[in-house]
Amino acid sequence: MNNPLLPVTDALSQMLSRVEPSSQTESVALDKALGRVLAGDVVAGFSVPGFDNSAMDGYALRFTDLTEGAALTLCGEALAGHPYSGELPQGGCVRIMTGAVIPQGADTVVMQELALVDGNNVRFSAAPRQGDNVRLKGEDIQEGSTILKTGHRLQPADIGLLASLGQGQLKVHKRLKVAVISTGDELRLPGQPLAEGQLYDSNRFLIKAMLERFGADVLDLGLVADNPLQIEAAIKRAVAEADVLVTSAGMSVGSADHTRQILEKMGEIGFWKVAIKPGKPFAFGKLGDCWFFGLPGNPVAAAVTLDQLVQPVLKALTGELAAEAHGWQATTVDKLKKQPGRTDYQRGFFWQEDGRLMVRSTGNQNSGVLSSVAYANCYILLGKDAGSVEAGAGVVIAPFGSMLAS
Ligand SMILES: Nc1nc2c(c(=O)[nH]1)N[C@H]1C(S)=C(S)[C@@H](COP(=O)(O)OP(=O)(O)OC[C@H]3O[C@@H](n4cnc5c(N)ncnc54)[C@H](O)[C@@H]3O)O[C@H]1N2
Ligand code: MOO
Repeated sequence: MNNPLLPVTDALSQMLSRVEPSSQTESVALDKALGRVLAGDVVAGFSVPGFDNSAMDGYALRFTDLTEGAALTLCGEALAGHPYSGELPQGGCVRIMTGAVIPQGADTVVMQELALVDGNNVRFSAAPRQGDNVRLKGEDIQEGSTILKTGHRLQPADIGLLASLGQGQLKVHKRLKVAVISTGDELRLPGQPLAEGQLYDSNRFLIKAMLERFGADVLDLGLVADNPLQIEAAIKRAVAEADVLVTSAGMSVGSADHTRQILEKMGEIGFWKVAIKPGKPFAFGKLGDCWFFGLPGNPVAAAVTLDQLVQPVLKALTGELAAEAHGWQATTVDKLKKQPGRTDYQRGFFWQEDGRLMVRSTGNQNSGVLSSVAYANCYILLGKDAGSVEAGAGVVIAPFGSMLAS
């Protein structure tokens, strides 16, 4: 009897229970930190803004000095970077620019469009409310607060936030070095002519692109001929130089590929049948200190398993906090064919219409049809035991993450 298929959640928990975040960290300059994973909490050493300042070009004044019809006396000016020194005298006001420190004693700024200036006398055409146009110290960040947590992957706004706190260097986890190998006698490199029965090695380019999006350092070990000595040499190089090795093809039962036997000889690898479509044959294990992921050869199966099974483990290895999985309810406009038995990660395109999410299939869902991924912006998730879904039915979709979409 066939072994039952391993549920996706079990495959993930088995892998995640074995890996630990790498303890290797490094210090990087802020402008090189985009996409890196923090290796420590960032605590604000001071408040931002660091002082009460004006949100407008105008006049800073003491609210209680305003009496209807009476003018205030212009006493000086405050520019960004050039504060007004001393305390605002009773009945006075200070010409102030956006970003300048609010003079001592002032509590309100009136924008210049509302000011009627006659020499040193300043009146206003409308009464302000106390505190208008004053940006308070610490309204963005409070001194001592944890602004970003360890395990956070830095996004552009984080880089700006860290700059506003004067953080020039950051402690981050080292990038993972991930080796990629393709094998298969039928494969050729893009740019070369094809003979009958041959095709281009698209998986390696796809896998490298996805790993680059992940933020790994990719070690491309190329297209290796289906020859045991050459495959073994390539795997040995990966083990010596990389933290992780990703291969594609040679994972299913009838494979004429040598990769599987060599891997079994060199390390401790589990060859699994995961209840995922596409991507059933999948291998995971360790070769020395190098983690190994064997993706199926069919291009869509390679992409989906890299995204859904490998990416969470790569995140755990880099110390990145796991993102919460989110599924959205949508209505399918197409009938979706499915056999019970595996969780389907069908490829679809979703959009919003009259306040509802709609999704359509991107066509042929065979695991060799890579255009179904290229034209998609989401997965349509169909549960393990579900059968086909009729057009008009509700389904769960998961928008592509950064490995597959912008
Ligand atoms: N008797 C069975 N046959 C198959 C099973 C099964 O359970 N029993 N599973 C099927 C499933 S599901 C998948 S997925 C594939 C996986 O096969 P392999 O991982 O062994 O890969 P190959 O057979 O070597 O290749 C499959 C397919 O992918 C193409 N390929 C391989 N490498 C590349 C590359 N670098 N770039 C582009 N395309 C590539 C290859 O030419 C084949 O067409 O097995 C099913 N069979
Ligand atoms: O696991 Mo597959 O279904 O041919 O990709």
